Amino acid sequence: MYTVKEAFYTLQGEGARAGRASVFCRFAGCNLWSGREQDRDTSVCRFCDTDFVGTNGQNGGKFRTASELADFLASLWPEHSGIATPYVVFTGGEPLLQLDRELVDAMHARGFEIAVETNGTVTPPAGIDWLCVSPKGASELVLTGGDELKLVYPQPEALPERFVSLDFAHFYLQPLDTAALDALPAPAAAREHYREVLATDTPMNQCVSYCMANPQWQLSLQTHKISGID
Ligand SMILES: C[S@@+](CC[C@H](N)C(=O)[O-])C[C@H]1O[C@@H](n2cnc3c(N)ncnc32)[C@H](O)[C@@H]1O
Ligand SMILES: Nc1nc2[nH]cc(C(=O)O)c2c(=O)[nH]1
Ligand code: SF4
Ligand SMILES: [Mg+2]
Repeated sequence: MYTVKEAFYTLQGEGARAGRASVFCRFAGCNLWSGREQDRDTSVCRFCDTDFVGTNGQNGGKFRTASELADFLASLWPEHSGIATPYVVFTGGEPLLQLDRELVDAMHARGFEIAVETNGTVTPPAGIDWLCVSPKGASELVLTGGDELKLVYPQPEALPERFVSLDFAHFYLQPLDTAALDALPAPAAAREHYREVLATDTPMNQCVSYCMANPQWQLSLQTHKISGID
């Protein structure tokens, strides 16, 4: 059984594959935050920009089998798409709490390349084609290699230096979007948590400065927010 918050066709907004047409499958649930606002303050991951609770999003629901979910996701890819390889991005919530070998095989059998957006704390099944790891706060990474490491910046307990020697092909800094934190009512300890690292400059300016001073890192913008596509 797979619990899906939402599934939709869009463009990948972030990282090295930004701009690529993609079917997004957002699984419900995460191991670093319950998704309840009253738990933000005490969670390992406090800045999440996503509602991943329940199944009430677009095309959300419970899917009994891998082939049932794979059939549905494949149906979201446009029919006359020429030679482009179909692409699915599993995200969440934390997708590796649910993505298993059966679903990987079922998507491959339908001709899809498979990408995953993960917080890096859960071991993935074999066969993933593009692995994006985005470390969170003080959490311990079990995934120390992959295609891209995409660090939300700045985070007080997750400095870039901690990750720069890991086995990734690309290293990205993505500006911390504080909208979810800004919306919290006072006193908002979750917002207070970032006070010091946000005191000097905006996340965008801090990312730009860091990438210019440390050219191993590149800037990742959340282009779906800029375009308003989703
Ligand atoms: C919602 S998460 C879901 C996947 C997985 N749980 C993870 O954290 O990577 C998807 C992507 O959004 C990023 N993200 C979440 N909240 C953000 C924020 N407030 N600002 C910038 N990026 C954010 C995450 O770091 C991750 O790369
Ligand atoms: N367009 C778009 N691109 C994305 N890349 C990563 C996302 C995510 O929430 O995992 C995301 C998302 O939510 N929308
Ligand atoms: S780990 Fe990912 S899904 Fe979970 S709370 Fe953090 S950003 Fe959101
Ligand atoms: Mg998102």
